[in-house]
Amino acid sequence: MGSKKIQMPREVHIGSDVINDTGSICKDLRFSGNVLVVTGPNTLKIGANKAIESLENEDFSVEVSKITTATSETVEKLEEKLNDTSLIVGVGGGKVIDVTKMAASNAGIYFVSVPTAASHDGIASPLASIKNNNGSVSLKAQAPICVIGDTNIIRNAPFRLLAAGCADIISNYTAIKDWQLANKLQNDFYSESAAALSLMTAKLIIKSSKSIKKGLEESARLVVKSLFSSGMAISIAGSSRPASGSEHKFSHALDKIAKKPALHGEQCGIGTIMMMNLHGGDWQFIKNALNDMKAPTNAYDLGIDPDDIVDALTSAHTIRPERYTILGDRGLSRNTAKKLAIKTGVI
Ligand SMILES: NC(=O)C1=CN([C@@H]2O[C@H](COP(=O)(O)OP(=O)(O)OC[C@H]3O[C@@H](n4cnc5c(N)ncnc54)[C@H](OP(=O)(O)O)[C@@H]3O)[C@@H](O)[C@H]2O)C=CC1
Ligand SMILES: O=C(CO)COP(=O)(O)O
Ligand SMILES: [Zn+2]
Repeated sequence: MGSKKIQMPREVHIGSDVINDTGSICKDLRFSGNVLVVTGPNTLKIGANKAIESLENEDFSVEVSKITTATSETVEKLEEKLNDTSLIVGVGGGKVIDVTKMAASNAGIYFVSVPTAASHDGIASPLASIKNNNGSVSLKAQAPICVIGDTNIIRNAPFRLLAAGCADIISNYTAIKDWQLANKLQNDFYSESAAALSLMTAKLIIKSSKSIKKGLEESARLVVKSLFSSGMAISIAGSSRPASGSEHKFSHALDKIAKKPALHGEQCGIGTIMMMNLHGGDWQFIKNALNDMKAPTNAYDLGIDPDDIVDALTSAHTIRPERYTILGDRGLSRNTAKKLAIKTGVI
């Protein structure tokens, strides 16, 4: 049997106002010199400015880059900005963290992940989701050297982002079913430990759903820890399979089709309801859990045209065709897709 590499962050700092320690944390990790801070238009004001101040207080020379998309072009542009850079710090949502992760990995530089919202489980994983003409690809990158999760920023983020993070974790239920199917039918690699961790995380978040509330530090902390543990399942597998199956293909298809896509986790949650039905599982349980977390459960909550939902269902199998799921190689017919969306109350 060949050897296997599992990448995990070296340090994880979770706490209120911990972003103000970014400079000293990076110094303690033995970094110095030029740092590139990658952020978004909103997250610059909400988080990055604090990280920049803290880095400058510790004598780092800081350059800032604002991004709005997670495409291969954005990654290339970031790489062009690297100039004797010793470290990249990504402060923001999933897009910011993915492009930071990818650019750092391509350039062979360490990066620090500073999530400003608990909206996705890529905060600590070594995989990056990058958009291209065919939709989205999951690329091998590197895990962050350090994660700094400021629970004060995260608890004050719009609640919708936190609920989306919970929904991204709930999607592990169908991702695991798809992975088991691919293992059974296609002999795809399957890791029992990664699958167990992924499922346990989804079960725990559902068990805690009633205690996840707007503005609470404990809620922010709980969801960040769960996203972290889902990310660890991805690390163990060396692929996003334990957290991304047919429901994620549906979300990636919707990103291509919808005029104004909703949040990643929100779309994945709704995909999970429908894919659980296809698997013959308890889709009502998934729907109730999403409801309890105040995550959307239908097209109207998402603000997405019902026709786009049906289109995304029929084209989802074309996203990452090498990743076998319940959608099979031919996908769903329009008629079946529409019936599925109606039956589960999504449209
Ligand atoms: N690599 C992996 O394993 C994974 C990757 N992903 C990827 O992550 C992305 C989804 O991440 P997500 O965070 O949902 O989406 P975005 O990164 O698009 O962030 C959504 C919005 O939230 C804003 N925001 C972030 N934090 C705050 C805050 N504290 N207060 C106010 N607004 C805030 C962002 O601002 P701003 O405009 O400043 O960016 C942005 O406008 C997708 O591209 C998905 O594919 C998802 C799961 C796993
Ligand atoms: O979103 C993910 C897990 O939640 C993983 O991303 P991909 O669907 O791009 O592999
Ligand atoms: Zn996801």
